[in-house]
Amino acid sequence: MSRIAYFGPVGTFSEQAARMFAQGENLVPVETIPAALSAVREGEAESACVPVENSVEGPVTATLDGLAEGSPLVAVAEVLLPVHFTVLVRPDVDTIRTVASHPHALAQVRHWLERNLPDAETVVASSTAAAAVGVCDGEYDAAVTAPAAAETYPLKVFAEGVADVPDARTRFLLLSPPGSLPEPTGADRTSIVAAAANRTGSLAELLTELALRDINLTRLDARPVKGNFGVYRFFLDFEGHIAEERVGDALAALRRRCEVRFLGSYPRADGARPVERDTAAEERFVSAARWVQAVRNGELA
Ligand SMILES: O=C(O)C(=O)C[C@]1(C(=O)O)C=C[C@@H](O)C=C1
Repeated sequence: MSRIAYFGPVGTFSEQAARMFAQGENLVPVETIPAALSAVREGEAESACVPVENSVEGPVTATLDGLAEGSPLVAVAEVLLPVHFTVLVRPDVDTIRTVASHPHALAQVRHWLERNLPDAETVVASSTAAAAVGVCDGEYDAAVTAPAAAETYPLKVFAEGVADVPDARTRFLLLSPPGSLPEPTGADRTSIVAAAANRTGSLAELLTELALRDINLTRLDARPVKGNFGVYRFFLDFEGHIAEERVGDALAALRRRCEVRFLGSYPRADGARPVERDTAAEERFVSAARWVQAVRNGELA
């Protein structure tokens, strides 16, 4: 039976996302995001479910860095999860001295902690559920977790629905080795990483290639190329699917300018369709390409 490796242990938001992706696969928890990606690269799982961005804290850098290097993986699906937290404590605790969680989770409850547990020290754990395991083991007094962790670990709920920013969301990807792409749906997203040259205007040129084709950017993140201070890779998400003429045309233009790694074309979780200007409509790209071909064939002028 095929397997989805997810950023665990049991009780993370990533597990919840993996359940939404699963169609009968076994869900396999692994300790870190790089380990989830390695599980797929080494054939221990067919796909990996990891967080990629959060509406409050931004990119999940371990995922971005893990996708930029190593054998290629592509996103085949995404889900968006609403994120609010449950604070779990050991049943016997009287004073909460330490609160642990994933750095992204701690950042999303900073104000709540200042107001409700001002004297507690915050401690970084590898994930929200790893923090709950640490509370069970007596390492910390409290953990900021996904609501699902309350059903998994023998801990007491100290607070629920904790979130500094209402309506926070995290986007998760299902990643597989390159293979057949998901069919275009009309509401898709394409992800790439581009190594723009370190010279005047090179990023602007890449973005212009998208703008000229009326392709709306949905995310732009820069990550340093390790060991090469001042050199960056740019992670771009934009509307559309590589199967579309205008998106393929834009990707070819980007590829002419710099090294590009394709990270997938997959249906958007929110189902949002791009707003197309008439001159950039898919059908115009297709008919213009046909016209060039006809001119080349000597059939038209
Ligand atoms: O999946 C989990 O529970 C995590 O620990 C990761 C993570 C993240 O990286 O953003 C997932 C969702 C929440 O935004 C907080 C933490």
